[in-house]
Amino acid sequence: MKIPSAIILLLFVILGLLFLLRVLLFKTGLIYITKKGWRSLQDCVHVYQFFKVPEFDESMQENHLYRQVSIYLSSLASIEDSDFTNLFTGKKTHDIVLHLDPNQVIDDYFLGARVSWINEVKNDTNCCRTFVLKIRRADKRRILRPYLQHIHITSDELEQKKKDVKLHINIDTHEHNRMWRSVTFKHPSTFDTIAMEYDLKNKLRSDLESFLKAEQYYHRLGRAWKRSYLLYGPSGTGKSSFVAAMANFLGYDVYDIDLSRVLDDSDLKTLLLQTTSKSVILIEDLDRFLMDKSTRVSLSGVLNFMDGVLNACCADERIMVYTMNGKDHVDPAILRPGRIDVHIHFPLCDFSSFKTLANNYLGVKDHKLFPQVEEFFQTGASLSPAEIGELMIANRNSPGRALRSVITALQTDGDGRGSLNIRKQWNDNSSRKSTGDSGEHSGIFSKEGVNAMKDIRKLYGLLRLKSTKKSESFDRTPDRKDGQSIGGESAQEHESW
Ligand SMILES: Nc1ncnc2c1ncn2[C@@H]1O[C@H](COP(=O)(O)OP(=O)(O)OP(=O)(O)O)[C@@H](O)[C@H]1O
Ligand SMILES: [Mg+2]
Repeated sequence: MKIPSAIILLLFVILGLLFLLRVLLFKTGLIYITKKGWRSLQDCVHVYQFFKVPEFDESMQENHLYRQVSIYLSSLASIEDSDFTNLFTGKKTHDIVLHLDPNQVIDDYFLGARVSWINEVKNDTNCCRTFVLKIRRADKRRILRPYLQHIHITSDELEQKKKDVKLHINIDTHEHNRMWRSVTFKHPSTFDTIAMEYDLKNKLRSDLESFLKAEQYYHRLGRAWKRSYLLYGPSGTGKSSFVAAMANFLGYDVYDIDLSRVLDDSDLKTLLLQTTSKSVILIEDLDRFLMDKSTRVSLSGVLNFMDGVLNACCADERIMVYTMNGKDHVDPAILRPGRIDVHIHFPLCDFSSFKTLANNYLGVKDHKLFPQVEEFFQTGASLSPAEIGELMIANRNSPGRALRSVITALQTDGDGRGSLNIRKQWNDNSSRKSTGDSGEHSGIFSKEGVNAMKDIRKLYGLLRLKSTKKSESFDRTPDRKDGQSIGGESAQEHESW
C-alpha cells in the first residue's frame, strides 16, 4: 500500500514541532513550570497525609529523628533541584555539603512512591525547626515504616562515615531553642602525648575501656551508664589536655559548659537535656565558679546537674568531667563520697613526666643532662608541664639548650609555680633585651630576666615551701577505698588516684 506523501510530510512536521517544543521547554526553563503545573494537577486528585518531625520534643530534648532526617536529606541527589539550597564546606576543604534552605521542598522516591519533605522554619524565635513529610495516603500503609527504617539506616551509615568528634559550646542567645553551638573538635591531645605517671595513665585507660563495655552492668544495677571524674591540680598540669585525650580515645563529642553563660538552674537542666549520648560533659574551673558569689546558678543547681534524677534519665553512655585547681575551698557537698566516681590529682612535673615531655617535644629519650635534671627534681624543684613544654618548644632545635634552660629554670625557681609567666611578662616589658648568654635567643632565659624574676618572686612571695608542695604532689591516699577497684563503684564511694 502506498502511503501518501502528505502524511509523511505531516509526520515530519509533527516530529519537528515536538523537537522544537522540547528544546524550548528545556532551554528556557519552561519545563519546570510545566512540571509544577503537572504536580499541582496530581495534588488535586490525591489525598496526602503529613508527618511532622520537630527538632525538639515537648520536654525540649533533642529529637534524634530530626537529625537523622537532616543527614539523609543532605545526601539526596534531588537536593540540588531545590529552589534554594545552602552550600557548606565539608570535612575536607574541597567537600561541599548541601543543606535545604528554610521552607524549601525536596522530593524523594521510595519503593516506587514519591514523597516530599518540607524544611519548615517559622520566623518567630520560640519555634523549633521541623521537617514535614508529605506522603500519599494510598502509599502510606505500604511504605511509611520501611521508609523511616531506610532513613534510620542510611543516616547512621553516613554519620559513621563522616564521624568527627564535635565540641559543643553553650550559648546564651537561644536561637530556635538551640542552646549549643558546635564545631569540629580537632584537639591533637592523646594519652601518648600526656605526661603522667605510667601506671595511673594505664589505669585510667582501662577504666574507660571497661566503662565502654559496661552497659549491661550499669543497667543491672539500676544506674545510669555514666561515669564522673574530678581532675584537680595546679594550672598548666594537663587537666584540659587530658579531657581532650579522653574524648579522642572514646570518640565522644565534648559538651563544654561555661557556667557563667548559664542563665539559671533550669537553664542548666535544659542544657543537659540537649546533650546526646556518647559524650563527655565538661565543666572547667568548677572551684572558681563556686567561689564566685555573683553567679546565677545555685549550688543546688550544680548538685542536681551532677547526679540529679534528670542526669540519670537523659542520654546514656556519658562521661562527666569537672576540673579544679584545688579542692580546699570547695563546698563539701560537691566532694561528698559517691558524687564524683574518680578523683585524679594532676601534680607538677616530676622526673618521669619530664622524660615523657622531652620525648614528645624534643624527640629525646635519653641525654647526658638527664641525671642533672633528675637531681633537681629530687631536691624538690618543680615546674608545671606547661612551663617545661614552653621552654622545650622555644628551644626545640637544640635539645641540649632546651634541657639547660629547664635546668636553669628549676635551679632558679626552686618551686617555680607561676613564675614563668611573670618572667615572660617582665621580658615583654623590658623590650626583650638580648643577652648572648649560652646562645639562648629567647628573652625568657636572659640573666636579667632571671634576676628580675628573683626580685619579683621575693616581692610577691611566690617561693613556696618545698614541703608544702611535696605533701601535695601526688594524692594517692584513697578517701574511702572500701575495697573495690575500677568498675566496682557500687561498693565504693569514690576513688582517689
Ligand atoms: N601533663 C601534661 N602532658 C603534656 N602536656 C602538658 C601536660 N600538662 C600541660 N601540658 C601542656 O601545657 C599546656 C596547658 O595545659 P592544660 O591547659 O591542659 O593545663 P590545665 O591543667 O588545664 O591548666 P588550667 O588549670 O590553667 O586550665 C597544653 O598545651 C599542654 O600541651
Ligand atoms: Mg584547663
